[in-house]
Amino acid sequence: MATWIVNAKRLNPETGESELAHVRVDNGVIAEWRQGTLPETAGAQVIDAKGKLIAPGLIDMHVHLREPGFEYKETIASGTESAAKGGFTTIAPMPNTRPVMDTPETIRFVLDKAATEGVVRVLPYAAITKNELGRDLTDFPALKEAGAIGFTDDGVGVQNAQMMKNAMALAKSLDMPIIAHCEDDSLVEGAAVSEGEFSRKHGLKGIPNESEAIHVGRDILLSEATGVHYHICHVSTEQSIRLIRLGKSVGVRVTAEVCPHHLLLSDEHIPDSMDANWKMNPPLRTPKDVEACIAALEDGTIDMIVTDHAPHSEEEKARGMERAPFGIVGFETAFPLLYTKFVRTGRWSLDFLLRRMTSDPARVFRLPYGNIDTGAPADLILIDLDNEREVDPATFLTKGRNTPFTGWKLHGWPALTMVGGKVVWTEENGINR
Ligand SMILES: NC(=O)N[C@@H](CC(=O)O)C(=O)O
Ligand SMILES: [Zn+2]
Ligand SMILES: [Zn+2]
Repeated sequence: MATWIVNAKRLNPETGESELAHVRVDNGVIAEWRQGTLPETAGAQVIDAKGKLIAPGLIDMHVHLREPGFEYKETIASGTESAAKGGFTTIAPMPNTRPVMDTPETIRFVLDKAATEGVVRVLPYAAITKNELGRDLTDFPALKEAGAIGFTDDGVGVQNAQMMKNAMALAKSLDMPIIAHCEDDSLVEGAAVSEGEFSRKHGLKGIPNESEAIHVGRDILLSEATGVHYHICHVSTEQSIRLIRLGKSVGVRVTAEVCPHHLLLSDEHIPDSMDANWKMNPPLRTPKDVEACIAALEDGTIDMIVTDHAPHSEEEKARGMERAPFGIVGFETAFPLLYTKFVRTGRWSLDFLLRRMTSDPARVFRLPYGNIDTGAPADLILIDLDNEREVDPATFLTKGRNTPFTGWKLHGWPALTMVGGKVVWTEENGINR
């Protein structure tokens, strides 16, 4: 059966204004757009989108679904439900599961689970090295064949430059990207927060900015040498950005992502209680780094926004700043946070924010999603731009409650999520399998 979504507000990127529009979805694709008077809808399912913005489903190229192995933190079912509620229709999970997604069997396991229990599209990455230990490369051709979309050891950096160079050369020969968590272990030594005023005040060891930027610089050179598409995870420092800008300016195939928390929070925001919901990797840096990240996203040095959704249990996060694991959840707050803090304040256009969460990741990773033009897969969302609501972790669909944004009053909450023509979540009725 076809579906008509009527009376939606569709953004005209040229004028920045939204126009009343109706769209017919048929066979999982966008079949037709209409403006003006209501179309004939007999025989179709009708969704009245009155007052809501219609936009492409959001794409998140960096997430943690925790399955297999850490089902107490998240499952493919709970993680994709959380994604749907946040307006994400395509997500790319990282391989730091247990076992690590380093064999074709684990990639197939994730894809099968996602097909049977997931509610959004799941495009898994495979590990660069076996068990993410940095010692032996995984079987890249077999992992590609099984359905992996790229290679990464996210959670840790690849410490050995020759290992990374070999991985890049192999990935290049398969036309696959390398996605890198940039962190030099020799400069970090078990620290939990960024090196700076906050770490000194609390007598904590600090993570210096160079620990990230050294890998960024090294890998840009290795990408230049091998020709591989090299994508940098969760950029957080001014120094990294300087190097990415330089790499792009000389034609290296380097792309990058940034998380909402690195655009909104610095170490100055961390409460003195040292609540571990403020602990993530990379850590919150200085206000100067935050401003550099924003400017880099604006000028295209950073290509896209990702959440790095990283759920952990309440028990784990209660261990305190030094002992708790790194990571915060992201799906259900990302869009409202950025819409409220950057679009409603007038710094960004709505079109710009949407592009960095839809068509830009689609372009960089060559995905057929991220737009709602006629003929495109019907991955779309309706967003309520007008009603303010408070962030309340008790309402999350993720198993994680680990967010520093509790109590923030935000606008821009998703109201409906459709994947491939199927409504998978609505504000009113929740998840629809
Ligand atoms: N970002 C985090 O703080 N944590 C991630 C790992 C990672 O993304 O490096 C996790 O797996 O929990
Ligand atoms: Zn990482
Ligand atoms: Zn991550």
